[in-house]
Amino acid sequence: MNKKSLLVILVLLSVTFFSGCTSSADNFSETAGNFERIENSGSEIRGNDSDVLYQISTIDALLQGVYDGVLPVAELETHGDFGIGTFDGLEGEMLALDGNYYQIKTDGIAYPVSGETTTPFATVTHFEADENFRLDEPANLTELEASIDLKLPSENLFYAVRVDGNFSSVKARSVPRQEKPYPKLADAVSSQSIFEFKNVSGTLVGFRTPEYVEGVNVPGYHLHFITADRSAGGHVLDLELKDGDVAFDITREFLTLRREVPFLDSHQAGRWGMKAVNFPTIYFFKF
Ligand SMILES: CC(=O)[C@@H](C)O
Repeated sequence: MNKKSLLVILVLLSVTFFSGCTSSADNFSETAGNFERIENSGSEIRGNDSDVLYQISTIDALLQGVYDGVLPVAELETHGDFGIGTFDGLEGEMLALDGNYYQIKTDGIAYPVSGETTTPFATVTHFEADENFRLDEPANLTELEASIDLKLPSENLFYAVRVDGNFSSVKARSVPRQEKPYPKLADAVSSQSIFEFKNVSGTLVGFRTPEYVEGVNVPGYHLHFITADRSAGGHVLDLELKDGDVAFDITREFLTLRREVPFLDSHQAGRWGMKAVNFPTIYFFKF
């Protein structure tokens, strides 16, 4: 075979090889399905805004005692009519339902929240039920969560969960405002107030987040409660459901809003070696 025909064959082989690579690369983007890594989500949100779970800060920051409010409720409520969290200084439990935001303080009373009140940690969304179902059998908290799990399409998604029901009992808590230097959450709850609601109707509001977000949010269920007359409630510790209506909203996009979260004051920052940090706008992949 002469050199010229060998060169022609090599060129043909290389063209075939590289075109094969290109098509496989194209295939990858196609086969990746909905996996779409967003380099920089910025402020615009792709897709349906109501399917986004917005979060301020992280649960680990809260556990470490990062309680200074960084976002006013007036801005937070533009991102959701449903959700949970807390307020500046860890003062009380936040519950947002049907567009109304409440602060449940250590007296157990659900107070309306003014827009300039700030939050150090909150998770909200515009709730649109993707599935509704009825529970007519009594269930404790573990059994209720297991019943909901059975209905979920995947353990890897984020869900907003709402349960309107009648309860034999609900055990809930609220934590008082903390003073600087802030204690860790595990220590702060030693001053919590616990409420025992008996034979009460009301609504559970919260989220189920995947195991893999441990540190960012609470893996599994995190629920708050408010009575049907919207007068009282708290962070759910335990419950006995008589019967109720469950709804969950699959939030296919998860976004932590960029905020400089001042990690404590210089004294505590020095003690724990933490500095003011920017939480990135983490835009998890779309499902
Ligand atoms: C954010 C929460 O639910 C804690 C403070 O009870």
